[in-house]
Amino acid sequence: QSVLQKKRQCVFQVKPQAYRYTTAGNVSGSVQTCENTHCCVGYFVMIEGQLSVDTLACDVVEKSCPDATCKAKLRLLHNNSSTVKCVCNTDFCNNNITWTPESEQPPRTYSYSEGNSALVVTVVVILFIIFFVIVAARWIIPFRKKKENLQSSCAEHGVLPACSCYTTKSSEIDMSHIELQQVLGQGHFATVFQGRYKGSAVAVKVLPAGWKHKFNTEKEVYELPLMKHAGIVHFLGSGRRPDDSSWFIVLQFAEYGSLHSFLCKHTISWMLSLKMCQTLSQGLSYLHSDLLSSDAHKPPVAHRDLSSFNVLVRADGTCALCDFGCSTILRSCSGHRCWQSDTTNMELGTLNYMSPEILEGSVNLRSSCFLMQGDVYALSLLLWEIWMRCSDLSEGGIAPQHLLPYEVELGANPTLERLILFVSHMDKRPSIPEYWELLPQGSALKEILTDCWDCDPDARLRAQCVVDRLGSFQSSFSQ
Ligand SMILES: Nc1ncnc2c1ncn2[C@@H]1O[C@H](COP(=O)(O)OP(=O)(O)OP(=O)(O)O)[C@@H](O)[C@H]1O
Repeated sequence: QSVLQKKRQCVFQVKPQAYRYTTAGNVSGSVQTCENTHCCVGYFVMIEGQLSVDTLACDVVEKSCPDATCKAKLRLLHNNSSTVKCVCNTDFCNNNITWTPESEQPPRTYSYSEGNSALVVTVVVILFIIFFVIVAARWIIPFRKKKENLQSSCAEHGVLPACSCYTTKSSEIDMSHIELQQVLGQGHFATVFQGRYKGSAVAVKVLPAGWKHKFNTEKEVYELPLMKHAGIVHFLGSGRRPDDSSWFIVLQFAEYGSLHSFLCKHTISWMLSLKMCQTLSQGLSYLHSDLLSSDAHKPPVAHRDLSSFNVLVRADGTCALCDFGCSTILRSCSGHRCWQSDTTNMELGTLNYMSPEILEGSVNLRSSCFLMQGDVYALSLLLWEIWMRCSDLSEGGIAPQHLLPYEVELGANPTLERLILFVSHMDKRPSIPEYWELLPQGSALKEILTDCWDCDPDARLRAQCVVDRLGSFQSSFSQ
């Protein structure tokens, strides 16, 4: 019993902003005595093949940590760097990690003092790069300005030269060319009608005259160059109704409507669930991507309101993202506009899908990384929703009725306070069926979910990494 009562001690080394870990136990120098857990955790970053310490601490809440030593796993992050994480259950075990970079290589052991020297080297390299950029900005950009007018307008806004100012031409549609039929959906801001345009079925999203900024935000995202992608609903054009001055956006019609209404009505097979999850993740990965072709630039976009109401399902079972009214265009040519005009959007988004750090308001919502990591958290809840309606993943082949994430635990409309307590302070997530342990794909599905809804935003997968993992399921677990 005395062993059980003894509190775990872990090596403590965190960055100032990693406030979450400072609250995990009493700190004395480089030792932390854990309050709520018997697990030590270590995060390391991989820079040019070398591991460097990011965080060493007690874990924030009690989780599973069956290993006595810190056996690390590699995860890819948003900025194409990688992080290595390990958890373990003996005193100071996060001091030394065991990590096998590639399966054929013998395990290597790093001590955190080794990591410190790598950190010093990294800091020196970064300082050198900053120095070089300052010199370049002073001497090279003014010289280029005289020669290239187009690029100079980007440089004036402090945007990297890779940014292009080209946008696609606005596609104005005359309302008299559209035949409106029945109402498809009613969101917080808009009424969406089914209609006909040029002989095809379309969806027409109508926003009242007063919602011009919402209309503009959404239209700007749809009109970005290179935005045509199967994972994003196809935009046909927009306009203003002459009679009541309301704004409208014309979109490809998605036969099954929102993912939410689809999952309420249908259970699905494993292969269909995989198709839906893959197309959904591909759409998000594309939205987050920064693409540059010879004459066009698509900057990354954070959706910021991903939910099963804002994903559409087509007749062939593919998913497409819609509703970009809360989105943020990151690093565009007119980048200052994207960041500053956006404060009205800060409080929006469907509560159930908000990541712990966004619920708590503890992150800078102007940081592109945090916004995309918030999207990945919401993606994990969507994958969970889809898999919960998959009969092949349900005991006895009978999937439970469709519920929103946290609906079982907190009811249909949880308050912000209850969500913060449950998701952030208690670090709880939607429950994963025990039955999955008996399925060949069960542990891989669980791993994707836990890697995307990690309480540490930096530890979450990139959307492209989710696409890659799901792609590998196609061959490994096809039925
Ligand atoms: N292209 C489409 N095809 C079929 N149904 C659609 C389409 N676009 C929207 N809908 C339906 O209309 C609903 C509302 O659309 P949307 O989310 O764009 O409106 P909103 O007012 O911005 O909603 P929110 O309350 O999420 O902000 C969707 O959940 C869906 O049911």
